[in-house]
Amino acid sequence: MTAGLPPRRDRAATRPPRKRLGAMLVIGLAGLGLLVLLAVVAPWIWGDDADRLGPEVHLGSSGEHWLGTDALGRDIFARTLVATRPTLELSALATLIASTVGIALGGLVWVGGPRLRAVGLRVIDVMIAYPAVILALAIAAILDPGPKACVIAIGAAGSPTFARLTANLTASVAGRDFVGSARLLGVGPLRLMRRHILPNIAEPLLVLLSVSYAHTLMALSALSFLGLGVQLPDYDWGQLLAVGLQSLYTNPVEAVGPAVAVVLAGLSASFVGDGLAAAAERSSAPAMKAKASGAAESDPVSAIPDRTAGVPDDAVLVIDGLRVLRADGTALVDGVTFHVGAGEIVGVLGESGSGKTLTAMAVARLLPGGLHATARRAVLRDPGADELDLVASGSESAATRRRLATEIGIVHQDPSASFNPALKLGGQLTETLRVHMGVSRREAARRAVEQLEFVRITDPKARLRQYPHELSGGMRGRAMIASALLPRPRLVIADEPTTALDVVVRAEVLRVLRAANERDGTAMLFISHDVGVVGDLCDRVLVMYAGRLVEELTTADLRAGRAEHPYTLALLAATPHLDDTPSPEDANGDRRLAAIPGHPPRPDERPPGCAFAPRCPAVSPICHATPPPVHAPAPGLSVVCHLPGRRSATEEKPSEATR
Ligand SMILES: Nc1ncnc2c1ncn2[C@@H]1O[C@H](COP(=O)(O)OP(=O)(O)OP(=O)(O)O)[C@@H](O)[C@H]1O
Repeated sequence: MTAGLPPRRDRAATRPPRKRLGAMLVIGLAGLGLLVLLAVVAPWIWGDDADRLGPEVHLGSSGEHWLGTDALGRDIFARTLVATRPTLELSALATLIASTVGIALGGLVWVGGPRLRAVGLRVIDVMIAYPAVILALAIAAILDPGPKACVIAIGAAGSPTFARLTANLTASVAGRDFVGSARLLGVGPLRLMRRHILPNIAEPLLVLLSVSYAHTLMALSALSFLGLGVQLPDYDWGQLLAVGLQSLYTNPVEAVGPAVAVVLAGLSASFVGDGLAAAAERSSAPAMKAKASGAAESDPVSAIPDRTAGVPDDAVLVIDGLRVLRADGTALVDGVTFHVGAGEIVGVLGESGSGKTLTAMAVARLLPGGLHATARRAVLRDPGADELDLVASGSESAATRRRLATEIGIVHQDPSASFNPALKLGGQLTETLRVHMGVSRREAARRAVEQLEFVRITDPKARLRQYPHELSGGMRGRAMIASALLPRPRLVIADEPTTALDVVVRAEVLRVLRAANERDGTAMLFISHDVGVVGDLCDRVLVMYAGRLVEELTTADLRAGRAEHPYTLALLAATPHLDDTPSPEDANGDRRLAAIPGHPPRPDERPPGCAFAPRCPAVSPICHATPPPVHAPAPGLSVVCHLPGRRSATEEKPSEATR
């Protein structure tokens, strides 16, 4: 049994070069193939020789008996060959038990929710820490000696290794965009595991399977050797070895056959494992390229002023006092209030780490584990149905999952990570329609083709039969938008969908989003750190800093530089424009962009006053001492600042807001 694969870096340091690994894989496969062939044919060819008693007992090696005879004059070479079948069969069975139990356990820990995860991972850790052979010995000793007990014992003792690896691998896949999308689509935990996670973690599990087979074979032979496994008159290699070792000093050749067989079979399986690991590592490089609790603190939402009065009746999304909290109570998003009207595109701007993504993920109920959201009010409105509560505690009902899946569409930053690489595009695009809207497979495919045409993907019928990696980057981006739009959602959340794209593809993605907004009147929340893109696409802009909303303004005001918060002004000053005239004092003839000095504070180190104060060019003493007030002349327009509109510390504070 194995204590698991060593960490990747250590393996790389100790592993032979690639060419040798390729040769090892071939040798290992050839060895295992030969053993399987032997297991099939040996009982027919050598079965009689293996059981035939003879007068010449404990014979040494001879032309007639290559590996001598045992105490009853039976040919040990024939017995070793015949023992191949039970040995391989029992090892396969024990490996099957270990892998099935382990993978199920490791997967359940991840799909079963945070509490089960915390307990499950601890249990797996404890089981791993206990030496597997000792565990197998204990189980085998408790059960009646025999092959059945051995297989169960070794299977059970090997399962924690599979569970740990599955849990670790699932953790790395569970955060990928396509899993988040599947969760939003309401895919249940078991289906999530089977369809979206297991196909993407199969390679390392396969490697572990072959390594584990080698260890299982050794462990089974060891238990038979100790008299706990296969019982006479049946025999496997371990049994033969135990009998052979009794004559070690008088006729040592008796032990050679089974000993060599155990070692050769173990080596072959290990070679296969190492070869597969090397192949997996080689193929994982392009695949990666192609990719994607309760709070300790009391909830101060009630302390945040209510600003939803006057929000238009047709607002699709209404968020009031949204907070996203870590388990230790630190607010990563702190009291964010905004709304998105029907047919409106609202941009969310801010530096990296300002809380844009967490705000969006909280709206979609897709926060990563360990975080949770609270709000005075966070609802998706639908004139024909009840408001959908987006921060309701407790488990989601099937109806809630269906509404989340069909009423919110998500466009992620990385199109490669948004699709499951192991599934064809057609199944992924039509999943929501079929699972949640009861649309037939044929009709769902027709709508998918229509939507792909809408986003200008050529030959849409053929695309449905392709895998995501067969599409170009730009096409994947548009296919992702098509996927988000297919159920005709009321709200689309686009999380930096243009960040990784070149200008041509970016323009195409923006055009498609705008077209969808105009065609369906879909409300959109568009997250970006690019002032230019937000200015081009959006109607209104939310500016976030250090997890808080600092300004809401119209795009027209943003484009005209009529922002009032010094942070928004600083973002504008740091944004290049194509029509900028070079500054005469700049030797290179380039316009100097005003970098914002310093860094945003960490969420757990926000100052008591304004979080932007340490970097603000217009700062005054009150900014450090007192939280800034909200100036909100109308719903959808606000600035959170002591001195709105002031551009530098020496400038006079305007007598009234410019709006
Ligand atoms: N799963 C998490 N657990 C703990 N902290 C997190 C988690 N995800 C994000 N954070 C923290 O929350 C803050 C806001 O992160 P968020 O990803 O929302 O920022 P962002 O504005 O979207 O940044 P970017 O533009 O880089 O994506 C950051 O300080 C970040 O480190």
